[in-house]
Amino acid sequence: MAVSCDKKNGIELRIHENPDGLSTDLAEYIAALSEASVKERGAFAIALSGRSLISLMRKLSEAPFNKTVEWARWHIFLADERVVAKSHVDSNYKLLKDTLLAKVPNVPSHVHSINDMVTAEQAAEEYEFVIRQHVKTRVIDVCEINDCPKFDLILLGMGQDGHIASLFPNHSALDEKELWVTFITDSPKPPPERITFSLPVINSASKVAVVVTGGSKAEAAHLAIDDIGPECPVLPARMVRPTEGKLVWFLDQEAASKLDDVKFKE
Ligand SMILES: O=C(O)[C@H](O)[C@@H](O)[C@H](O)[C@H](O)COP(=O)(O)O
Repeated sequence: MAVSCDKKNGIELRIHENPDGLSTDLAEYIAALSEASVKERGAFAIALSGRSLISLMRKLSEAPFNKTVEWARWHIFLADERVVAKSHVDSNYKLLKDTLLAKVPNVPSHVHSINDMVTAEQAAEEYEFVIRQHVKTRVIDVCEINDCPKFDLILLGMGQDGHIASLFPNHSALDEKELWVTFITDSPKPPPERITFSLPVINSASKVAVVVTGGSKAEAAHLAIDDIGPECPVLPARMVRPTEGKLVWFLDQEAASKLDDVKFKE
């Protein structure tokens, strides 16, 4: 159970004593969203970012979730991916497969990795085409305001610099408004070549959850969540403000340690 549940600027904060407690709450949250989406639409369209977020999802491979979640109804996409071989240690797809997908009865054809045999630009184009196909069949819902794909849930991590997915501070990819999937070749965080959802797609999701642990992220979390005033640097994580959807932050106490007026239950 979260040590603090708060609402700030329309953002739900679920703060936990440690990553393990956060991981349990995250699994429960995702399982509940999956159940609601499957009941309502017959499918659960989820997109997730990489690295520590994926290991924090590990509880989904354990009881009861490994048996209670309707894995066959999941359609799994990557909100960003490194343009490396799918077998490469840097691949988010490989990390997701090893950490979770190999342990649950998902449908392999419902898991969408990138074409790792082409350039970053081509991989982004092809990925967007696959998403368009799934919007056509309404496996992925559509946002009526801007015709963007409306994922049931997008899960993001955040870097110490406040980047989310592969959208980095002051990078031109942040300004992409037309493409659903864009690419970068100069990522400040290695490896350099990546594809990434654009901000309009992220902000069109029904639910967005940002999952952050560790004191090194505390300052960025504060700048992304709190009311700082006009002089506040606009970090990519601060630009995640779903148009109609709900925004939830999962944090451990270390990552939440610089948030204004957050009360921790004793
Ligand atoms: O492919 C990537 O690198 C990720 O998608 C990236 O956006 C990640 O989520 C953050 O850098 C946080 O990574 P950690 O949670 O591992 O610090």
